[in-house]
Amino acid sequence: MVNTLVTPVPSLGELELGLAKLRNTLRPGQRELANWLDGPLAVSAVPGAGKSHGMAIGAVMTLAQSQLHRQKQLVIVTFTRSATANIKSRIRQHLANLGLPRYGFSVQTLHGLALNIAASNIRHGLDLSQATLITDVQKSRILRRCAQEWQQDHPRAWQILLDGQATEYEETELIRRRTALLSEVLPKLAQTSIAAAKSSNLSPADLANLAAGHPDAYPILEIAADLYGRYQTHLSARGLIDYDEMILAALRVLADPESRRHWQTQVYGVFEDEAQDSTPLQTELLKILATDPLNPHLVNLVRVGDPNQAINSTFTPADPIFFAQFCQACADQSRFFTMNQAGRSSQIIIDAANYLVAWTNGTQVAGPELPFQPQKIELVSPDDPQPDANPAATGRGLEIYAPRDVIHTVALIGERVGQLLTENPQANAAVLVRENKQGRFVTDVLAQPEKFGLNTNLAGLGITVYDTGSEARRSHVPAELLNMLLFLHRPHSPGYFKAALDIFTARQLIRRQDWNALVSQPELFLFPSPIDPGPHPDEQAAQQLCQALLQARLNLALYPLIAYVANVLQYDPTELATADKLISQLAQQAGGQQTWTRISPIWQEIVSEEKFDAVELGDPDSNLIRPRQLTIMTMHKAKGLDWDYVFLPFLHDTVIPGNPWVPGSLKFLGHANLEEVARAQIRSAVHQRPIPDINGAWEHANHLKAAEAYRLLYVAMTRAKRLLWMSAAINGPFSWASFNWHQSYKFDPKKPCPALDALRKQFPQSQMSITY
Ligand SMILES: Nc1ncnc2c1ncn2[C@@H]1O[C@H](COP(=O)(O)OP(=O)(O)OP(=O)(O)O)[C@@H](O)[C@H]1O
Repeated sequence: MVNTLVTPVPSLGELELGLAKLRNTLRPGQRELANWLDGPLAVSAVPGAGKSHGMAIGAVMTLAQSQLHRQKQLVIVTFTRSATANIKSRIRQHLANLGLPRYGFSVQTLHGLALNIAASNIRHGLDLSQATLITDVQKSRILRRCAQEWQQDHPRAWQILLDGQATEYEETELIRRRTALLSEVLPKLAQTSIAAAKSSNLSPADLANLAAGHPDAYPILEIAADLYGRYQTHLSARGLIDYDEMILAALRVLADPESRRHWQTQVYGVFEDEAQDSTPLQTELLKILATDPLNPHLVNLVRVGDPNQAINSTFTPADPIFFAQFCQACADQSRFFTMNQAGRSSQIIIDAANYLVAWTNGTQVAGPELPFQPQKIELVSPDDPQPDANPAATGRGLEIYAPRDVIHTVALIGERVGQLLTENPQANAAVLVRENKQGRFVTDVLAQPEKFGLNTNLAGLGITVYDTGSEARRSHVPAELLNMLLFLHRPHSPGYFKAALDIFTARQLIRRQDWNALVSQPELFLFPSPIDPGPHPDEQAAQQLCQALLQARLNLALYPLIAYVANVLQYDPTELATADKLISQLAQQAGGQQTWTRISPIWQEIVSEEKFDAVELGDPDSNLIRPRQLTIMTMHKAKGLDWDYVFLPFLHDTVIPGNPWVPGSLKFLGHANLEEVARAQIRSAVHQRPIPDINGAWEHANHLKAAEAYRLLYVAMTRAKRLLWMSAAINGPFSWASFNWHQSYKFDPKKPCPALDALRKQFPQSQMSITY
């Protein structure tokens, strides 16, 4: 075999010394990772215990000892792109310090890995020259189509759904109900059940069999199976694939003996971080990949995770019980380790996190199943290798506020951040929110201190406010503009019309409302005759926007029209720059032909294959934690990261645990949300439990959501090193979805998340008084 290690390596003695030094910096559970040679290994540890740190060093030890190279690699799998960047840079740094070559390993997200495997074998996997990844726009169009087809083929079941619990309704209500079912309820039912079924390796026929074995008052699972079958037919007819398909395709490739041998020979072993969030199918993929081709009983798989940080189980069939099963199997071979000590946070933050676990488990706020494993985070011992472990608290360490309203909340955050980051310019801070819209609100209010009556101007103090949601918004520019142009070219299509209205709503140009009745007859709204009744005042803004754009379409050539739409959508400067970049790319690829027929397929391809990079202000993943910066991001994305000061605003009971409310306009069979019912039923089947009926499934779904919301709060709280700032304003918007702070708004009294009340009682010294 050719030795590809061409970089000069340090002498054996130097290397041994370097490795020994590194090993000495490790805690007990981390040492097990560093000592790993082969076989399965599981480490379950509390937040901040040093899982990722230990895994990175474990990888370095393996690389140093096993002399891996490009044809024999250690594969490290993480959940998010930011975690990938983080671990990669840690490993590279250690390798550089040891004078070792920086190859022999790869760090990938699970999806990235699956795509590589799937694309490596055209016969069994994916031919990426033939198949393209489906976009959100294409997906929603296909799902709506499936819903229509189902409606035509199942008139009786359709009628029951259409009538719901209503006894009588008028023509306009009939139209509204029809549109709501065909454009929202059924497509969502399809989308959720397909994802749940596919990622558990259930085919449409499997789902149909499940449904047949479980006759219900209304055949939700049967409908889901039918929609799933139709969706698959449309996908293959169009040469499209979706994410779950990619994992299945990768598994198909690995089922082929030759391909499996090829991959297994290239892979020395697999390390997986955040293992509590993997689905059974993903785990299966990693197990096959980690198997020694010469000894099929040897699975070189190292998995680290924390069941209490499982925050993906209501989106996917991921469930911490699968990681728990792996841990048990490892424990039977004495290959399971736990780490309870963590050095990240000050004592009071750890106490608060531990209290949240005990309180949530003790109160049954999330149903009879315990949301958390009853584990406690402990402080590290005095001889711990981590410098400044369990640092001294800033301020009270845990501070809980009840601001007047949500704007006052941002004002308080601005003041505190201004003061802290001015006093400690090397420190960093984050505001973690439940949904992107809240992050955008915080960013907007902080950016316009005068308009919103704030005393602090962070930009004036030289403090950067970095909203990660703005990166996501920029990357949506091509798809968003494409949707608008599709509408302008086919305004009579209810689907395109609805998509355009949704974009206006998301960009806060119009108020959120139920558009279903309106989109079923676009011509009446867009091109009314003088005798038609005028639009409802709430609809006027939407009508004016649409008419202005349609007029522009008549007057402008394609590229100026795109620029005009970008202006109407009130893009910020980087979004506008992104739109300009898109126009240049379209112009280049279309070779001077500025017609819609020429441009539209090129544009669709750019969007579907993500062949376009938004204008970035640097590498988004390395921008998350910086001195003198306030990062604004969702709690979900913050997993695995930490900051000196963490702000958790808007902790209302409607946010955590959230309420299982279904808007009246989307209620068809009782109070339940059909997609949630289907998801809970599929989940029970996958976990080999009896499938609950509609009411039971709805109740179960709500318990699962509540449990996950509390785990999300736990993840968010444990990101803080020195100060954890929490608040629930006394007044806030009725719903964040309909809140538009650019127009007139009013606030309603809000109830805090029950856990926040409990923390206030438990830590009275952390209850902060505010002078209004
Ligand atoms: N042995 C160690 N020596 C020095 N620093 C350490 C050590 N172990 C962990 N740390 C530091 O402690 C912090 C938390 O570690 P890490 O992010 O690896 O924890 P984690 O268990 O992966 O956390 P989470 O579960 O919250 O993602 C990091 O800043 C890390 O650099």
